Amino acid sequence: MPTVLRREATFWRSLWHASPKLTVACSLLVALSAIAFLTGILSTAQFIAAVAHREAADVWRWFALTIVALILQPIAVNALSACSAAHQAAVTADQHARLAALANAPHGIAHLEDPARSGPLTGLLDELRGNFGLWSIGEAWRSLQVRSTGLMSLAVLARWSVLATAALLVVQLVMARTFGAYVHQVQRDLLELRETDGRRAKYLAQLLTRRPPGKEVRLFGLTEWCLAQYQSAWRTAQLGVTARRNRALRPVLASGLVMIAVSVGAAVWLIRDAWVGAVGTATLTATLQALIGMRAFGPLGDTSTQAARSRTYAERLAALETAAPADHPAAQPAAPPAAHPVAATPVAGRAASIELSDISFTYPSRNTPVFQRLSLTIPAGQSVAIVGVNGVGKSTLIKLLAGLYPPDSGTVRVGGKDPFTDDATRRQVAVIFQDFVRYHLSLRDNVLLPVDESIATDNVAIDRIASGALRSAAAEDVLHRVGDWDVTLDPGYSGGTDLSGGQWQRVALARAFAAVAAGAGVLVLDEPTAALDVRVESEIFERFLESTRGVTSILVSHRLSSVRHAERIVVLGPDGVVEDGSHEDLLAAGGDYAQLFTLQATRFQQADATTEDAR
Ligand SMILES: Nc1ncnc2c1ncn2[C@@H]1O[C@H](COP(=O)(O)OP(=O)(O)OP(=O)(O)O)[C@@H](O)[C@H]1O
Repeated sequence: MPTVLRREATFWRSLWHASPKLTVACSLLVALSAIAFLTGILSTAQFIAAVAHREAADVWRWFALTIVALILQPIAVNALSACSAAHQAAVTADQHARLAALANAPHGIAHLEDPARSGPLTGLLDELRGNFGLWSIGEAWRSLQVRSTGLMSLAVLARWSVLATAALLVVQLVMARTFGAYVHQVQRDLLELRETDGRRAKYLAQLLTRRPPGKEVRLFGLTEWCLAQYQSAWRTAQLGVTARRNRALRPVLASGLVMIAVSVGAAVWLIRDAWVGAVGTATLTATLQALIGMRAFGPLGDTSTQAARSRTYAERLAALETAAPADHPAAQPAAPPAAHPVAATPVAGRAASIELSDISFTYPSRNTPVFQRLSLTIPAGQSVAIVGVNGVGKSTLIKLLAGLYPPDSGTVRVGGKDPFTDDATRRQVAVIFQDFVRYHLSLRDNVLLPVDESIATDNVAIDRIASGALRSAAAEDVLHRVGDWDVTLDPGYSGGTDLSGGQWQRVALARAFAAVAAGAGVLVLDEPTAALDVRVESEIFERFLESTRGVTSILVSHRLSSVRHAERIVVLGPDGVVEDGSHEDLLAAGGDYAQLFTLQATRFQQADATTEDAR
């Protein structure tokens, strides 16, 4: 199938997919507008002819029909604009859902590290969030409506001269084709810009305008640097764009000139026919109107641009879906949206066992494996700490057991099931990573996001979970400081506020504890106390056993004073597990752990002694 037709088919499929009813309704309104337009041309012509020939009965008949057509056409056009606005909303929602399905693969996050996928996804999402998501479908319908009046004009012209009509049709089609190719080129450039160099430029612009990076940019005096980088990225992004556009514009100009010449020729020919009496008044009037109506095939300014844009977008989105792996949700029939992450009924004591057998893993962007044939078994309910030097793979291990990446080989099992392929199993693992998310939502949402809505509607249960979670995270004072559960944790919002680093960390911890209270069977805390002072840290660990009773807990930390609370300590080295046992066992063994622990303890003792001396 030729590319243009394939693009059209994809576009119409996407409209239908969003709302069959609105697609039919808009099509009927386009047809109604076209019929009203045709009726208007023909009845006006007959009306003028009747007036010229003084045929009183016909004058009134054609006059009435002309009035009906004149009223009907704007009604159809306005109804189409209302209907297409509803269709626009449906298509935008549908495209958002399709993009979300592409981005939110249930099977991990590896695809988001694949530039071939993350670039187009970012570009399309940007496009959808811009004016495109507000206007393009409405404009596509508007363009179709205008073109349909062009078709009616063609039909009227054909009654006068098939030859002139064929000539006009050919030049109009050539014009539409060349203009379409030009707009398509512009749109493709725009989309590609959003996906590649333009994306980098946008990031640099955001460094200047967003609050969190804004702090460093100002403190390090990076404004000039960011601007220069932004300009250079933008210039790189624009390379070739102008040349490509100029190339695509030349045929448009040439076909435009030919079209003007053919139209003028047809008009002269028509007048000659009228002069020699070959056509009557009615035909002359109708044909002249039709000749003017042929401009409907020409460029329609922003309407044409948006119409072409909607096709480019639909084509790109469909191509991404086609390229999605077979087990990806975008390649599957749409499933009902998942509810909140954890189970409907809060259940304590769902501890799940963990088994990593012979796993090897390499990040998609790297060649060197992080793990080779690593095995580790954690019985249900055990409390384990994982330690090891920077970059040895502690967080990676957590990502594997949380099902965010599949291992290259070997198996990961949580409660006997694979968290990478089994959604329910993945939701059993409550993880707070070092780079936890600071949701710019209310304190309540920040804590209760992992809790199922069926619990969230029960106020008693929700209060119990929220307060318990804050207590476990030693974060009661955060609520006190913020003043209300519903305050937005972003000072950019009215009544909003910000938290300190340690307060944010405790809110994130409370979120993990809330997930456990709501039924998660595994709790994983990756450097949970890095931002906390010693007093709060010890408070959390005093409550830790109580908070994690009935779940399997994994703690990743460099602070060995925290780690010693765990029943079992696993030391990771470059070749896998190098030590495994209780704090006392490992101290007695005198290996890496014992050395590190002694070093940290000595530092603390020295620091204490210095403080004493200073007093
Ligand atoms: N998304 C990624 N893509 C490529 N490499 C990565 C990615 N994330 C981490 N790495 C690399 O994988 C290795 C293990 O990283 P990981 O974050 O698991 O280490 P870690 O033991 O948790 O370190 P730390 O103690 O510093 O937190 C490191 O060499 C790191 O640079």
